[in-house]
Amino acid sequence: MGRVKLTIVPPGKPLVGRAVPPGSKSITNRALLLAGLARGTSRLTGALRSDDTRYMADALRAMGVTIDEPDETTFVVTGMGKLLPPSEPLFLGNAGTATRFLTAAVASVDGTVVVDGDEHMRKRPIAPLVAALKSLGIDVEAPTGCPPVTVHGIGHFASGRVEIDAGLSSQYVSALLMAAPLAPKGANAPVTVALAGAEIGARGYVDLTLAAMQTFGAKVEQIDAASWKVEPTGYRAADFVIEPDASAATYLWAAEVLTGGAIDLGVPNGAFTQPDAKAYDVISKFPYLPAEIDGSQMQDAVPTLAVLAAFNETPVRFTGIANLRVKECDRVRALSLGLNEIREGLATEEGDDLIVASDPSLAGQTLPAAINTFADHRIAMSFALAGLKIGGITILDPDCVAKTFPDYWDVLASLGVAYTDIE
Ligand SMILES: O=C(O)C1=C[C@@H](OP(=O)(O)O)[C@@H](O)[C@H](O)C1
Ligand SMILES: C=C(OP(=O)(O)O)C(=O)O
Repeated sequence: MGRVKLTIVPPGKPLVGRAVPPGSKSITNRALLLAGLARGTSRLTGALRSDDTRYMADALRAMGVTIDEPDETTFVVTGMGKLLPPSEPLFLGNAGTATRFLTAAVASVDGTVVVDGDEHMRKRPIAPLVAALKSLGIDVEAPTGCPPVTVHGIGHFASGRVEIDAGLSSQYVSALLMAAPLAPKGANAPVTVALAGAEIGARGYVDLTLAAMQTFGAKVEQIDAASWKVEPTGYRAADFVIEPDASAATYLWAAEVLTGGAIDLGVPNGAFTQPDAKAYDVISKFPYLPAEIDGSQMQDAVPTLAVLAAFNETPVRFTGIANLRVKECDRVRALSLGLNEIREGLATEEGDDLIVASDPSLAGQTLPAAINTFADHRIAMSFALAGLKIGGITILDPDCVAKTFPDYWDVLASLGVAYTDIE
């Protein structure tokens, strides 16, 4: 069981030191899946070990993949070139990547697979992905439009053209792309994956998917901005070095500018290939963040930017963030509730936009506020930033950070942050 709460003691000085973010969640879960689908042994280094990657690894183990963890950041994955039917439903917690990616991939299992998650995941939509799989002739159902999903696989993925509406989640596109090489070699091959609408969340996640697929031997051709052709090659084992997590890096970048510190992340800002690395340029403008920030291409960085905006010189409107309402929690709501808990009127929701009023005089005040994190790691990690400048900020359910950054509180402590009221 995790702790109930902790209160952050503002350090009252710049945060200075070295703090390397953990491995990328997005890349680790892609690499685990593709290595698990390949025949042979793959070595994944620099990987993230957290709740989300454990759910993915355990699900693959339940389908016959051997995964060793020789040290804190390495997975050694030995696959047989196919997944076997698991004896029980796959339980994937609230890991969106694991849930969406496996829903498509298990269509290649010869047998029935149930993909399920916790009470939060059971509210996160998966109907567009299920509809796309059905359109390929795959026998799949998700009666509530959310997990659990039951997939009756026939031993391989299906060939043909599939359209996907990715307005709610780019993970649906990634899921179809990664399953596509598992189609049978034959008449209808290759698989074409096409976007149904122009709308898609952060495109950069599809680029991460394509890069990982290529590392594991897939052949993908981009036909145009909205469609891809994937050859039925299957996957081959590969060694893969995983870069640090850019979303995790945003908390450290923000902590640096908020406290006027100097934090060495051990990786140059330009070295990230993940979408959230775009947040660096925005964060470095603090306390003169722009009046409008389009969060659509760096969605997981929005909580970080929204809390930072509270200390900005001028108000900030966040646009392009509608799908934050279907993440681990409704993040637009959680951010506005948390900011208003600190100071009434600090945030307003306008449709799906979030407007942060901004009040540089917050810094140095004591404003006791208990932040409901809704079990969402990013709400916990971003509101911790407010606690670097305001006394009395209490984070409820702080150990929900284990989803992607289990050492978060220790990393802040190593930079000089202290906590009280820990229960
Ligand atoms: O593909 C990925 O690795 C991810 C895609 C994004 O989700 P959506 O595609 O659901 O917006 C992001 O929020 C999530 O943390 C990771
Ligand atoms: C949205 C997130 O995760 P996921 O969709 O992978 O559960 C996140 O990590 O912010």
